[in-house]
Amino acid sequence: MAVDPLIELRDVNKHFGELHVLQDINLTVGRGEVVVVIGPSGSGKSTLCRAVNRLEAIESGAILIDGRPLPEEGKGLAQLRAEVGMVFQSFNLFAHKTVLANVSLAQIKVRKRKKEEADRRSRELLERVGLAAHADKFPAQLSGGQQQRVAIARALAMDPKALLFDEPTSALDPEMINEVLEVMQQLARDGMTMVVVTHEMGFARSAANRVVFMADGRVVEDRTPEDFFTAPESDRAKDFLSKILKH
Ligand SMILES: Nc1ncnc2c1ncn2[C@@H]1O[C@H](COP(=O)(O)OP(=O)(O)OP(=O)(O)O)[C@@H](O)[C@H]1O
Repeated sequence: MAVDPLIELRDVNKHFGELHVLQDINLTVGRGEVVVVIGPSGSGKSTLCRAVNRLEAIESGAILIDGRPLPEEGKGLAQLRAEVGMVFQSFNLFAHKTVLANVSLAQIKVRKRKKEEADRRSRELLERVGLAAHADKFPAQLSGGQQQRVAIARALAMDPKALLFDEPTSALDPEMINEVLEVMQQLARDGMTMVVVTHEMGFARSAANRVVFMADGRVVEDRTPEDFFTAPESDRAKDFLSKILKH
C-alpha cells in the first residue's frame, strides 16, 4: 500500500545534556495509519512524541506535518496542537472546569467556535466516549479512565488530522485500562491517524499497522506487528520481548 505521509521525521536529533535522546530518527506515519511506539524505559519514546507536538525542540533534522515544517512559536503552535492532538498519561484536565467546559474551551479559543456550537460538538463527543451523563461534573468526580476519555474527547473536538498518545493508560488502575483502549481501538477502526507510545502489547498487536521499537534513542525496528512479535530481528527487541512476555 502506498503511504500518503501525514507525519514525517527526517534525521531528527536531540540531546538532553550529554544524553543523545533522539538519534537520526527517520519515521513516516501515513494518513490513517496507527503506529505504536514501544521500547525500554528511557529509550526516547515520550521525547519523540513530544517533539512532534513541539513540546520539545529538536536540534537538527526536520519534522513535517502534511508536508509543512513545525512552527517555531506563537499562534502557529496552538494551531499545530489542534491539528495534531496529544493525550497525556496524566490527563491534564482543568480541575476547576466542568467536563463540558474542558472539552469546549480550546474549541472556543483556538477554533473560534461560538460557545453553543462548541458545547454541542462537545456533547456529541462525550456521547461517543460514553460520558454523556457526566458533562456537568468536575474531573475529580470521575474515575481515571473516565478522565482520560474526557481528554480524548477534548483532543477530538479540535477535528485533528492526527492524535498522539503518550502512555495513555500508564496512570490508570488495571480495571480502567480497557475502557480507554476500547475508545482508542474504535478511533483506529474509524481511520484516525495515531501515534501511540504504550506498554500495552495487546493493543499493539490488535490495532497497530506498524510497530516502531526504540532503544537508546534510535528506531531499531519498524515493522508490522505480526513480523515484530513473531520474529523480532534485533537482539534488543528479542531481549525486550522476552522480559515483558514473562510478566
Ligand atoms: N526534560 C528532560 N531533561 C533531561 N532529561 C530528560 C528530560 N526528559 C527526558 N529525559 C531523559 O531522556 C531519556 C528518554 O526519556 P523518555 O521519557 O523520552 O523515554 P521513554 O522511552 O518515554 O521512557 P519511559 O518508558 O520510561 O517513559 C530518559 O533517560 C530521561 O530521563
